[in-house]
Amino acid sequence: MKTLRFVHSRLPLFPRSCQRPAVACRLLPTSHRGQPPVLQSNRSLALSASSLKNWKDLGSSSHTEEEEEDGDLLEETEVEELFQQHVPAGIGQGQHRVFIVHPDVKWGSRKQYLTTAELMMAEAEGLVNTLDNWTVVDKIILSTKTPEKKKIFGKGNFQLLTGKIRGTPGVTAVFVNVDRLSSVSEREFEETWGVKVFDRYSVVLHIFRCNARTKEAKLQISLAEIPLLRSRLKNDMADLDQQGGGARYIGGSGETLYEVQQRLLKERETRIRSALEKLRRKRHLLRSQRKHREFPTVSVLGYTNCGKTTLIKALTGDSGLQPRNQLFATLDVTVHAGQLPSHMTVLYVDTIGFLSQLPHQLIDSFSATLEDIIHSDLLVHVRDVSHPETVNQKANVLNVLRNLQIPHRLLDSMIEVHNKIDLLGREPCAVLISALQQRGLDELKRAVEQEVVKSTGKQILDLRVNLSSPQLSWLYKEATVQDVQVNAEEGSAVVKVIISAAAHGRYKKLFEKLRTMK
Ligand SMILES: Nc1nc2c(ncn2[C@@H]2O[C@H](COP(=O)(O)OP(=O)(O)OP(=O)(O)O)[C@@H](O)[C@H]2O)c(=O)[nH]1
Ligand SMILES: [Mg+2]
Repeated sequence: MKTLRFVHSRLPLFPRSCQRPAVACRLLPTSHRGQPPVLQSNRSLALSASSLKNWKDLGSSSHTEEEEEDGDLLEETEVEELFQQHVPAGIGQGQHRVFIVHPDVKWGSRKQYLTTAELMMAEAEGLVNTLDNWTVVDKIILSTKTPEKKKIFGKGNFQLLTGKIRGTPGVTAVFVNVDRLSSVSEREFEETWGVKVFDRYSVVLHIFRCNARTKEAKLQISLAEIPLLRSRLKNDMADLDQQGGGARYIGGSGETLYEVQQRLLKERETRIRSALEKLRRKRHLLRSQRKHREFPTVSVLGYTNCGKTTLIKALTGDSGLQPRNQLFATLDVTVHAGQLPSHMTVLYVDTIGFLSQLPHQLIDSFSATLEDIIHSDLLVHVRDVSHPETVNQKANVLNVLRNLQIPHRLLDSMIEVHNKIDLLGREPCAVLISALQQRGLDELKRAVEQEVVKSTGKQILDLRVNLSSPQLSWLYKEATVQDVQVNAEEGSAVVKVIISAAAHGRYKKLFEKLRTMK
């Protein structure tokens, strides 16, 4: 499984290939330009307010500072403008009938050792099905030895794939399940297959876009979309070049159309970054006030859909929380007050879920959100232990945490929670021991015994035996006698035995009059 690399968002976000100067392009898609901005309810404020409300409920002091601060810092309309302008073309429009291709790398550095192609395909299907009006029409796992090449597959497999896609009626898009396609590959595929082509990055971003409610999430998504816009710009430029219109200068400005578009994108990026920086400052303020009020903060994190929101709802009774069976249902960091058994109040922080194989740009864009994790007093790592990929998901989460440079004290004290045990049909068993120091071994032996008894279909019974009969010696021979409590006056004993169902049947037949005591 590929490690998610976390880079601080101030570092360069884009791969070098996207930064090469080029010549010209048509204007960027502006499907929403000119429309009045959609004013959605400001859940960012509402959420801050919900946490503030909790503080108020707890008798804390006024919260006007945050509200004023927020109002001064960033207008809703400014965020909406950034969010609604320049949506990457193609993906956001209506419904899609998707053909999924998973390139299965057989060996080399890109081979996935921790997972299987089938499970990766299942996750890709999950991503598509998360989206309203998107359906999977067909899917294929195809092996490749050359994932780095423009066409990803060898000649034979590429032809086979093209035949399949063209032969499937109604396909409107192909989802190539790699983290990021180069703009050259994207262009090649779109030309060959005649439909839109998406990679994991663009699909996940689209899910984010559909779920975003708060200013911060919208800005982070707008920032993460910039590499997509740059790729599209490159492809559009290549189209224009073919028509011979590439390198023309715009009316004496000394800039080609492409350079103008590049500059506009750069300016847009700067605006988004500075808006995010304002929100980051506000977040910092909220954090310091939390500290000031001395409510410990517990960040609840884990793979997407593992049940973080459900858990916080259960711990706090906050009916405002809405868990959904959807990947990336939570995109906004929210804070919810809960009480511990000693009546101590803690603030649970609901966080955005993790996913394997996300390009680092996406994580970068959400770095401000993830900063909350670093500043908490305790981490709770929720795992969906009913998921077939639960072990890989854990490895993935731990990788991200490592790269986030979380303080050791937080990683050491992190509580791992196994969720969805109701779907397992059994209780999960975890025993803490030190084999070297011989700690916890009695508990381990008890757990082993309990499970062995269960798995071999044996029972632990208390049987009353008559000491003048051969019952006791029979039990010593046919079962495991654990304990014998003798009643000398009655000439009897209560014998604790581990006995198989068959042996118990024979015992009852032989010594009919015996009473079984449990
Ligand atoms: N059977 C079962 N389902 C659960 C449990 N906990 C959560 N779920 C379900 O799992 C789905 C995802 O739950 P959420 O709480 O939204 O998960 P999340 O980790 O917050 O997900 P994201 O915000 O999308 O990353 C929902 O359909 C929940 O009802 C559980 O203990 N058992
Ligand atoms: Mg959630």
